[in-house]
Amino acid sequence: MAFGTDTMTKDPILKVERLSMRFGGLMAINDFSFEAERGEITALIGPNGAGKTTVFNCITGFYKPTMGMITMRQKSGAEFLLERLPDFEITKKAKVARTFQNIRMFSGLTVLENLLVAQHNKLMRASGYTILGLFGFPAYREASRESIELARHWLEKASLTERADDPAGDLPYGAQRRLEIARAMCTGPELLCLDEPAAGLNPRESLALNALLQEIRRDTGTSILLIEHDMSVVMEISDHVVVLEYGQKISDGNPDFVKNDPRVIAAYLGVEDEEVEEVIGEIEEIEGERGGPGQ
Ligand SMILES: Nc1ncnc2c1ncn2[C@@H]1O[C@H](COP(=O)(O)OP(=O)(O)OP(=O)(O)O)[C@@H](O)[C@H]1O
Repeated sequence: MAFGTDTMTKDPILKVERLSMRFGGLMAINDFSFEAERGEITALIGPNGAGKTTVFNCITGFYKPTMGMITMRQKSGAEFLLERLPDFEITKKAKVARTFQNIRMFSGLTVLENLLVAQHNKLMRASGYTILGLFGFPAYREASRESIELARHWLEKASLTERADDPAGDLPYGAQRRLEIARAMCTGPELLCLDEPAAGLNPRESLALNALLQEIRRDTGTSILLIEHDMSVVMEISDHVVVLEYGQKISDGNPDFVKNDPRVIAAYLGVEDEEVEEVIGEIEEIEGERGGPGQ
């Protein structure tokens, strides 16, 4: 199978190798490999039930894969085998943060409080894990000042400053999605995993999301891995797209390559396996008439 990625000069932050995940008799992921490049936005796409969330759940420790290796390499060079770490260490040590398909946050807490709670680990460490530490340690005062600064920074980036004191549950849907991302950024991730961040957004909210993700990549260098159904988001902001179908990789390359890949078109049209060759032939014929792919 020809894939559209260049294998030269790579600095992957995440390497997924020969990943398989079985649920009883169902092989949800079957021998799946891909890499996410440091500083890039990588999208994982595929039809419903292709296995995208299962891959995310393996990366973020919700599932232990049946087979395979998931290596996260930080900027410092430190490497973590994620399939061997409990989920809280994947966040804390490996610095992988995630959001969920169904928004999860403390809806009774204010927007600002949600961002402070996200920094709980840092604050607890600075307290020395004692009540005295909360009041006495200069380190705690310093950490809490830093936490407020960081929360303020992400409130602003996510255009939520004016809603800082409102209960998170009162925010419109698009703002809740941005809050989830801001909260994940407050944990200082090197890899940010977003599960369908554009789900349920209107076109204006979708544009605001694109801008926020591009800003995160540009200003922080954080690598982003996202699952997304909204192709306008995927094609607009991704550097690299990986396509799954029935738990297997069918395409891998830049957005232009993937969008013109006949196997991807066939998968999205819901064409049966035996018809793929026929569809590929038809697409090649059309491309030939137009003078090349994507013309
Ligand atoms: N915990 C589980 N137990 C049993 N089967 C599961 C479990 N999680 C996922 N599956 C199955 O694995 C397959 C892949 O599901 P998954 O949710 O990963 O797909 P997806 O590509 O994320 O789909 P969607 O786009 O609809 O969210 C599906 O057939 C699903 O029913």
